[in-house]
Amino acid sequence: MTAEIYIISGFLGAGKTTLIRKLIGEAFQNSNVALIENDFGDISVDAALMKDTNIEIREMNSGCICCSISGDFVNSVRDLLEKFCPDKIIIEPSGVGKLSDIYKYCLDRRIRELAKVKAKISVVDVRYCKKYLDNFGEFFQDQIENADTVLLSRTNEYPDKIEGASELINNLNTKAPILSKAWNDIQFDELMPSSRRRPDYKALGGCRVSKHKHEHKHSADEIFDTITIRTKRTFTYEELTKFIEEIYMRYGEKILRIKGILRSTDGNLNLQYVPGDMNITACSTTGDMLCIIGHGLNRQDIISVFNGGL
Ligand SMILES: Nc1nc2c(ncn2[C@@H]2O[C@H](COP(=O)(O)OP(=O)(O)OP(=O)(O)O)[C@@H](O)[C@H]2O)c(=O)[nH]1
Repeated sequence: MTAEIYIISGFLGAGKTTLIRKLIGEAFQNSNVALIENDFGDISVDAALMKDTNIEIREMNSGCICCSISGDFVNSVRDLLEKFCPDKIIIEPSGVGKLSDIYKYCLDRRIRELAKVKAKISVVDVRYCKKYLDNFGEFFQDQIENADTVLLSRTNEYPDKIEGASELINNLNTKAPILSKAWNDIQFDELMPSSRRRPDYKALGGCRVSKHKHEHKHSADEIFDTITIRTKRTFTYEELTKFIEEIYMRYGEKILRIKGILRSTDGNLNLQYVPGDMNITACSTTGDMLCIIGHGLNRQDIISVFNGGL
């Protein structure tokens, strides 16, 4: 049986993992699901956090699928298909991955023999659509142009941003439905490509190939910095908050994403930061990892704030 591949794309912190959890817990509840996590950095915080779902997970770190590890990616998917025989494979590319590239690798014969891309979904945070398009267009634009469906996040909190974001997205992709309603109200079928709305879709065997450039102008690691910290120290909530506040003071919105699992005296803490939002919650996964992604970051400075400032 041919396995279905679902690519869940979107910029850093847009809500990809949140959507994947929803799919695993709801629509895919009775399926044999495997997940490929590709974090941009040396560690996969997402893969560690997703272990509580008990599905088969493969991590692909140290770069993004589309830049440095494409061969590994094809081998890894093939291996997963042969050994685990999943009904569904969910791929979460790094937030700075290009959807067109990941899709292209999924068309490799070794994958195509056993699996077919069913949907390419891009999640877009309504708050930052314009900003990320202006500043990181090469990556962000590709994720929108190549999506079958665009799912907006944070629409409940920022309803006034929906119209502007939808207009920008529609300028880039006139075919993908743009979903802006609360995620709890979205039916699985709405996320799937609609052949009726895509005349070119069927003609290409169910998959729309982007006609534009596949060559890289820039690789993600030329544009984005990633800093990985491993530590077995224990922290308090206040210490982690202080760290975030301090590096925000120094780097502002040059910090695009922080995520990690760290030990505290009461258990483990899951730290999630996207510009404008910080969440520190208790979690069951034991961790000792923190990943900071941005641009124009000074690695030594950030590490010294982390070590010295706490
Ligand atoms: N309030 C709110 N928070 C959200 C929403 N979507 C995601 N989040 C939170 O934003 C943070 C990042 O969400 P993720 O789902 O991890 O985002 P991601 O796209 O997987 O992030 P990366 O893998 O780092 O690129 C988490 O703390 C989520 O709980 C939303 O619609 N509303």
